[in-house]
Amino acid sequence: MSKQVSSSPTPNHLETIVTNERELSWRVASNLFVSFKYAWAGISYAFQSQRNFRIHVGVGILAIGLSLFLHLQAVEIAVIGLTSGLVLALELLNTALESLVDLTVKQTYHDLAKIAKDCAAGAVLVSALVAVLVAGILLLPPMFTLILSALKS
Ligand SMILES: Nc1ncnc2c1ncn2[C@@H]1O[C@H](COP(=O)(O)OP(=O)(O)OP(=O)(O)O)[C@@H](O)[C@H]1O
Repeated sequence: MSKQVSSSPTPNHLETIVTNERELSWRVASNLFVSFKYAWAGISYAFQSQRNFRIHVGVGILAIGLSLFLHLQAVEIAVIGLTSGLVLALELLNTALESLVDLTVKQTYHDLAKIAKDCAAGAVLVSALVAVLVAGILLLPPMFTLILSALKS
């Protein structure tokens, strides 16, 4: 069975795509403020519709709150913030990809749709496990010290 292969775009063709690409968009943000508004709408949608996103937000706030309470060094708080932020960003991308897959295949089963969704979910899981590991390494020792000193006094 022969595969259909599309030819490589010529420089002229590329130029046409670059020039006209945005014409395919239903709407283009007119300025930075409007861009932020749409970005916030995406975050708000993910928060309302994705239970995992709400859990990650809660755990992230808890981890940063604990690191402030335990007086961790600035760089340690930054690392916890970065790993928590990465989980949230990947969860947003996972939500975007889920929507795109659903838009493309609707309610039909497709092996490639499964691969796309499973890999996106896997990316979130990997980042969440790393975030938990990092938070554990940085938060548990000072927490134990605090608990031990409270028990002694
Ligand atoms: N159209 C499809 N074709 C094949 N498999 C699908 C399709 N839609 C969903 N699946 C399978 O069902 C699983 C769950 O789908 P869903 O849309 O809830 O994604 P999800 O990543 O688990 O969602 P969430 O991140 O919200 O938990 C996917 O990981 C995939 O294995």
